[in-house]
Amino acid sequence: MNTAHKILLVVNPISGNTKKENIIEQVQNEAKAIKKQLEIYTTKGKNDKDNLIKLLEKNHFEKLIIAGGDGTIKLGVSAVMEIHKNIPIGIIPAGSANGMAVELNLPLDIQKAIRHALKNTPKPVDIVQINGEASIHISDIGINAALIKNYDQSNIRGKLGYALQSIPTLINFKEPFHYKINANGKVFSGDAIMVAFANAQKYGNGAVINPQGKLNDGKFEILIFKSLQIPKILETVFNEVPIDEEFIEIIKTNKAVINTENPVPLQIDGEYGRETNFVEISIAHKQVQIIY
Ligand SMILES: Nc1ncnc2c1ncn2[C@@H]1O[C@H](COP(=O)(O)OP(=O)(O)OP(=O)(O)O)[C@@H](O)[C@H]1O
Repeated sequence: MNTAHKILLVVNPISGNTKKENIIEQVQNEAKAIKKQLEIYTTKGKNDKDNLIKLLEKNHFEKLIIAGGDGTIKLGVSAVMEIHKNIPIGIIPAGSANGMAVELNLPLDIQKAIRHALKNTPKPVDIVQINGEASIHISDIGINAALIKNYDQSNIRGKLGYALQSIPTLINFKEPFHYKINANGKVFSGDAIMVAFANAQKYGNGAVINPQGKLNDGKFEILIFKSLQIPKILETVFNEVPIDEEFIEIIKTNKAVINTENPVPLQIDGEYGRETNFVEISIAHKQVQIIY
């Protein structure tokens, strides 16, 4: 089969707690209108990366369109990076927070986002590699990762689930933790309640956590939120309050190794990983083509 004009739509059926039939139908209609063949992969929540890699290796898709949240975008990015085919990735924001779509100023209206993804040209974006895993947006160790862990374990998706998990997590979180960061030939150490690794500037709610973030400068930022600043951190993460740089330390670099005294929760792009006391980070400069 000639697949030269074929597009792969990856749909996450559970992201953002919304049904995706309408999105699929709209993409089918828009693709038909511009005479593109469409193949659809619906994520299963298991073995998706392997399935996607097989599909991408077997076919010659000219574009990958992701309908889901940051976790689904990360899935598509990881698969494309692994096969070393520079397939452009378009985004239909159909997640809960849609951090990456907000970061890229993509239309949040589904119809507009579909047209944007189908018609526009891609730009190269850096990918942060955290312990060998791709991070497209914002990842962190500490209190926010603990919140996400408890949110993942609850059965309530969406913003409400996240909010409901906040209070018990904050009460139970053993803070602060001791960190040692090797970056730019220096050692930084101290106590923190959260250390974030960000390529992007803002969380999905629009809160700017990393004003220096640039998606294609070959660098990422390490943001150290010191202890005793819990109200400041929550204000930053939950509200659209610009960060107060006096309360956090920012290290701009292209690689770093972080050790913590005790294991702490790690989250990558809103997906809980596991507890760890070692994080190795590097940047894959302009490795992925995103349509924005
Ligand atoms: N069919 C499925 N059943 C259950 N879980 C799934 C399925 N498909 C994907 N998942 C899970 O969905 C998660 C990714 O969701 P995603 O991050 O895209 O949406 P979200 O969390 O609602 O939005 P956001 O990240 O923008 O807040 C992954 O943990 C993945 O394992």
